[in-house]
Amino acid sequence: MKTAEKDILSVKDLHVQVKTSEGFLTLVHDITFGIKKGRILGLVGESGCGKTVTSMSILQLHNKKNLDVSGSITLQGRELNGLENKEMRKIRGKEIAFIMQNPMNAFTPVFTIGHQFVETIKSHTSLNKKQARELAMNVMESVNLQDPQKLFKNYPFELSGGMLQRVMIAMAACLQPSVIIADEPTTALDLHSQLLVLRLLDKVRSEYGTSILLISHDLGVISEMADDVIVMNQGKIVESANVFDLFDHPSHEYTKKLLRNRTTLYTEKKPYSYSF
Ligand SMILES: Nc1ncnc2c1ncn2[C@@H]1O[C@H](COP(=O)(O)OP(=O)(O)OP(=O)(O)O)[C@@H](O)[C@H]1O
Repeated sequence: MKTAEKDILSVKDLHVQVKTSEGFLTLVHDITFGIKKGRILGLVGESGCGKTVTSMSILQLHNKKNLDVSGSITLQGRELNGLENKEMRKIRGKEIAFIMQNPMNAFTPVFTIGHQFVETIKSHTSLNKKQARELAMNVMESVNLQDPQKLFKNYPFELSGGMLQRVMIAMAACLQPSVIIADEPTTALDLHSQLLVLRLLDKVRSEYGTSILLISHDLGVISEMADDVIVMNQGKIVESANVFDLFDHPSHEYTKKLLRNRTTLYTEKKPYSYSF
């Protein structure tokens, strides 16, 4: 008998509250979802619905002074909620990578891309400098980043936002994380760079079997990339479905409204397709 495949990342009954002078205010509640190996789960919803609060809670990067996170967040069966900072630091980057909206924030301006690749790899593995450099080159080649030798010598300010985002994803891929959380990874980019970044994320997923939580307010990105989708509104999941069902037969009124209001995805002739 075939056993059901387990979720790599599982979130159960996630509840996040902020302390205010008048008591606790709930930011997200009853969030439950799972991602299987090599799948992309799209998390979609309008600004302020709780997407970033959810991802920061998974990464345990929420402000612990004023936010209370309850519920269970497991990565390959290991509970992350409440784990000590020291332990979480080992997991972030190595086992869960985080790709943010503005890649410039992820780089130190005074060091070359090569230096930052090598240091990131060395800090999470026992590889020496030469081996780390070799790994970085191999990964950059395998994900089709052109001219890695030249990229290695560049400083972050010498690269476009789109190229930096692709370098960031390649750097994350070097450590073969089981999960990548990509929070609006293409929002700040022009259309051409968006396509290259999305193609790269897809390549990393297929090459390494990485599971991806893709957070976006852009339904075009979600429809092209995700296998499954959860829709959030006012801190709650209102709909959760396979991507085809969600787009063809949305069941919740809020999802229908989002689909009706999407503006950026359609050319005059036909829906925009990213065609990988
Ligand atoms: N540390 C905090 N203290 C108080 N309120 C917060 C805190 N962090 C987030 N919020 C509130 O929680 C709600 C959800 O915010 P969140 O940043 O998760 O939304 P989002 O869906 O990611 O929006 P966007 O797409 O604009 O980034 C918002 O109303 C926000 O103001």
